[in-house]
Amino acid sequence: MAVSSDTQMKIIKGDYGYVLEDVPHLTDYIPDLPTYPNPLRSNPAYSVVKQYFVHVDDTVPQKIVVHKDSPRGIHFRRAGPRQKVYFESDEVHACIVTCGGLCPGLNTVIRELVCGLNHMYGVTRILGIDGGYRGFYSRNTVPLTPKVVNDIHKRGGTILGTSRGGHDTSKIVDSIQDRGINQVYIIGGDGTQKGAAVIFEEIRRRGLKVAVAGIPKTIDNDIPVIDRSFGFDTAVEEAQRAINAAHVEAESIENGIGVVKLMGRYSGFIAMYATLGSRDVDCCLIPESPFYLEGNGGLFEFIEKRLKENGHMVIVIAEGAGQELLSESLNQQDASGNKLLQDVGLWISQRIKDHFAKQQKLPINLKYIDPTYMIRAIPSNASDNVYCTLLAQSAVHGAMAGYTGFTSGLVNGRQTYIPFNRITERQNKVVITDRMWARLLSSTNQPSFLNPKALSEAKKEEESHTQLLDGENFKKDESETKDIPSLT
Ligand SMILES: Nc1ncnc2c1ncn2[C@@H]1O[C@H](COP(=O)(O)OP(=O)(O)O)[C@@H](O)[C@H]1O
Ligand SMILES: O=P(O)(O)OC[C@H]1O[C@](O)(COP(=O)(O)O)[C@@H](O)[C@@H]1O
Ligand SMILES: [Mg+2]
Repeated sequence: MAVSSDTQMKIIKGDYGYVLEDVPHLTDYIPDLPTYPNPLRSNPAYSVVKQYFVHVDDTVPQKIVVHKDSPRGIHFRRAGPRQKVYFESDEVHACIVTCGGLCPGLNTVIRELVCGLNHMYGVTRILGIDGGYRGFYSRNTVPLTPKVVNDIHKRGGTILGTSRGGHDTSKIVDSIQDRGINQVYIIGGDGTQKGAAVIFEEIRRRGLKVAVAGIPKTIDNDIPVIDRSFGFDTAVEEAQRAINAAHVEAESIENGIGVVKLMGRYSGFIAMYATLGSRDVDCCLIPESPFYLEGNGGLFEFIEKRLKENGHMVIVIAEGAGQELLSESLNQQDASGNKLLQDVGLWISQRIKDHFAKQQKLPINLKYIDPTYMIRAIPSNASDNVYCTLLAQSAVHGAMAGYTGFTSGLVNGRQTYIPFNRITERQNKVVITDRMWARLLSSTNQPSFLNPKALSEAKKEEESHTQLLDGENFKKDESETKDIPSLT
C-alpha cells in the first residue's frame, strides 16, 4: 500500500483501484503517544457483544453500485470503538460547540456526546461553549453532565446557543489551549466544518494533543458524501403540516392556490422530499431547476391549466429557487458570508396575483404560508434521535482513538470518519438529471421548464461531478444517486 500524506489529504492506495481517504491521527504529528486499553472492554453493557471493536482495517466504500470491472474506488475509515485509546478517562477535557443555523436534533447530539463520553469512557470534564465559535473567547462556558443534558433532546434549538460569524482561529485555539481542552466537538454545517478544519490545522501547527471532531449539521441536507443530515427527516415531516394547511385552504375556495415556502438556500432537498411525501403538491420549485413565469411552458400557463382541471392547486417553493428572476438581488451576506436571499415566496405570490388580476378571466384566491422557522425550531423525531446518537457516539469513539480533523458521517448506511475537506469542497445538490427529480416531475406532472440548452448544461454539470466522484474511467450507473437520503 502506498501512503501519501500532506496537510490536506491522507490517501492510502491498495489493489484493484482501492483508495482510502483517511483522516489524520494525533500520532501523525506527535510520535510515541502512549495508548490505553479501551474502557469499554470492562463495560457490562458491551461485554456480551462479540467483536465489539472495529477492526483497524475496516473501511466503507463511497460507491456501492459497482460493475464487474470497476475499480474499488474511494473508501472512508469505518467509525466505532477501537481496542486501544489515546486518552485516559481522567485526562480528557472535552468541549462542545454548536454553530450556524438551528436544526432539529442539535440538543440530541449534545446529549449523546455528553452521555457517550461519560457512560462509555468515564469522562467527567465536559464544557459547553456558549453561543457558537465566538463563545470560545467572548462568552461563558457551561459545565455539562449526563444529569444536565438528561431531557434536552425533547427541546428544539440548542441549549448552548449558536451564532454566525465570529470565527477567529487564533483566539479560539488560544482559548482551547488556555483551558486545557483536549477534545473539541464541533456541530455545524459547511461553514462550521470549514471553521473546524482551520482550527484543526492551527492545533496541528502548535503540536497540541487535541482531537478535533465535527458532527455535520444542515437542515437543507446540502453536505456532500453523507447519506443525509440529521434533522432532515424531521423537517420533511414537519413540512407536511404546512402543505396540508395550504391544501385545505386551496381546496375550500374557488380557484384556490396555496403557496408554501420551505427552506433550501442552495439545495432543494426539503422541498423535493416534502412534495414527494405529500402527493398534494402540484408544482415544486427548487434552486437547481430554473423556471420561468410567462409564455409557453411557463408557470402561469401551468397554473391556469391545473386550476381549470382541479379548481385548486398547491405550489411548494424552496427559498433559494428563482432568485435570478427577482429584479433586485440583495447582494448582501450574513455574518458567516452566506448570501442573503429575497423572500421568493412573497415575490411569487404577488406575481401570480398580479398576473391573474391583469388577465381578469380567472379570479384566484391565493394563500401564502412560510413555516421556515417553525420547522427548524422543533425537536427531532425518533428516527433522527437514533441517527444523532450514532453520529455523536461515533465522534466520541474516533476522538478517544486518537483520530482528529474528521467529520463523523453516515455513508451507505455505515458510520464513518470523513476528512474535513471532503465535506467542505462542494455542496450537495439535487441532480435534476437523476431519477429522483424525474419521479417528482412525474408525480406532480409539472413542466420541467427545461429547454434543450438548459438540459444539456445540466447533463454536462452532472457528468463533470460524476468524473470527480469516480475517476475518469468509471461510468456512473444511473441507479445510484447520491440524493436519496437513506433512512436505514
Ligand atoms: N470559511 C470559513 N472559515 C472559517 N470559519 C467559517 C467559514 N465559513 C463559516 N465559518 C464559521 O462557521 C460558523 C457557522 O457558519 P454558517 O455558514 O453560519 O453556518 P453553517 O455551519 O450551518 O453552514 C460561523 O461562526 C462562521 O464564522
Ligand atoms: O435566518 P438564518 O438564521 O440566517 O437561517 C436561514 C438559513 O439557514 C438554513 O435554514 C439552513 O442552514 P443550514 O443548512 O446551515 O442548517 C437555510 O435554509 C436558511 O437560508
Ligand atoms: Mg451553511
